[in-house]
Amino acid sequence: MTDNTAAPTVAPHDQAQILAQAMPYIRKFHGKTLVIKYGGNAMTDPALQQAFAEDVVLLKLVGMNPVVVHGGGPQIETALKRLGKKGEFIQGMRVTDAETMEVVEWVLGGEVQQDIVGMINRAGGKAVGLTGRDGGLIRAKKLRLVDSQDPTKEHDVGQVGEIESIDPSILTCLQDDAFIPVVSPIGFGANNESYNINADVVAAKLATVLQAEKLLMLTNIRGVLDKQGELLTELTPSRIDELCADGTISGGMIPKIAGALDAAKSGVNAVHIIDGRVPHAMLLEVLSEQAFGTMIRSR
Ligand SMILES: Nc1ncnc2c1ncn2[C@@H]1O[C@H](COP(=O)(O)OP(=O)(O)O)[C@@H](O)[C@H]1O
Ligand SMILES: CC(=O)N[C@@H](CCC(=O)OP(=O)(O)O)C(=O)O
Repeated sequence: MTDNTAAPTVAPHDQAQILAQAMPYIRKFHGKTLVIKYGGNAMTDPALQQAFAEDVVLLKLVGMNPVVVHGGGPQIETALKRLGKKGEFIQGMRVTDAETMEVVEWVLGGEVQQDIVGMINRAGGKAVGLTGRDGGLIRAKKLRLVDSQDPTKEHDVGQVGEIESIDPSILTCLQDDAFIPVVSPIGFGANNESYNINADVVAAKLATVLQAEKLLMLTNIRGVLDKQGELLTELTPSRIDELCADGTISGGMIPKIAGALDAAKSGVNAVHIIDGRVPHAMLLEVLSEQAFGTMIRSR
């Protein structure tokens, strides 16, 4: 008969110490909300996906309230390609015509979300997938995207949404009943129209409204890098302004850093951009003193 029990990779004494070291963090964050942004680029490897799902379940089991907000940029891109379309981005926002909006809703609200829900459930959690429509969660309007260099100029990015308001009651109900909400970044407007919202923006706003203890943004890079490619472990608002102005921060990092900064300034205690390619990075970030990626400071 084969023994399915995985052999420990560390000595029992070291293992016991590691577990004991997690206790103060479990106590500190018990009952606290953690908003986790799971970026489309971080969810491409099945082994990493499984490690992510296990981390979410473990955090829930030790008494924290994880809320997952997922992206899916690369997955939308693949679906568009099949239709012969190529995505266009302005300042990190996908230009969203009516056909693209249909694809976004289909990919985010369908395939991507169901994969994450399935993984968490297989890992022993009770995940529930929601879009911003469910329970009236995310009310949005058309985004007016001001040019980053010339504030008198605006870009028309189609059905990209700006969040007007969030009604978190559906999330609190789910949390109270031990479910783990998995939110896709789609909002609804005054005439019931759909909006494509950048997932970083949604995660940051939810973290603020829920007054989360932490906002963790898992992406496909070590954190924010400087011009030389060195990791910046901490960023202040003035340094962020400089890095945006000189083009060091560009593309998808623009909405991420803007959302992270908004959340930090609005009372979310700890905001981190971390490398989702490192197995269990999230667990180490929450339950150990190891610092990962870039921490965003409010001042
Ligand atoms: N200064 C920077 N430091 C790190 N990444 C940056 C920077 N400027 C732009 N980026 C880009 O931002 C990307 C992360 O944003 P994005 O692709 O939207 O990820 P996600 O899907 O996780 O939201 C990185 O892979 C990198 O290409
Ligand atoms: C307006 C806008 O850009 N929306 C994003 C929504 C998905 C997302 O944010 O995915 P990632 O987190 O993987 O980048 C998009 O259409 O790609």
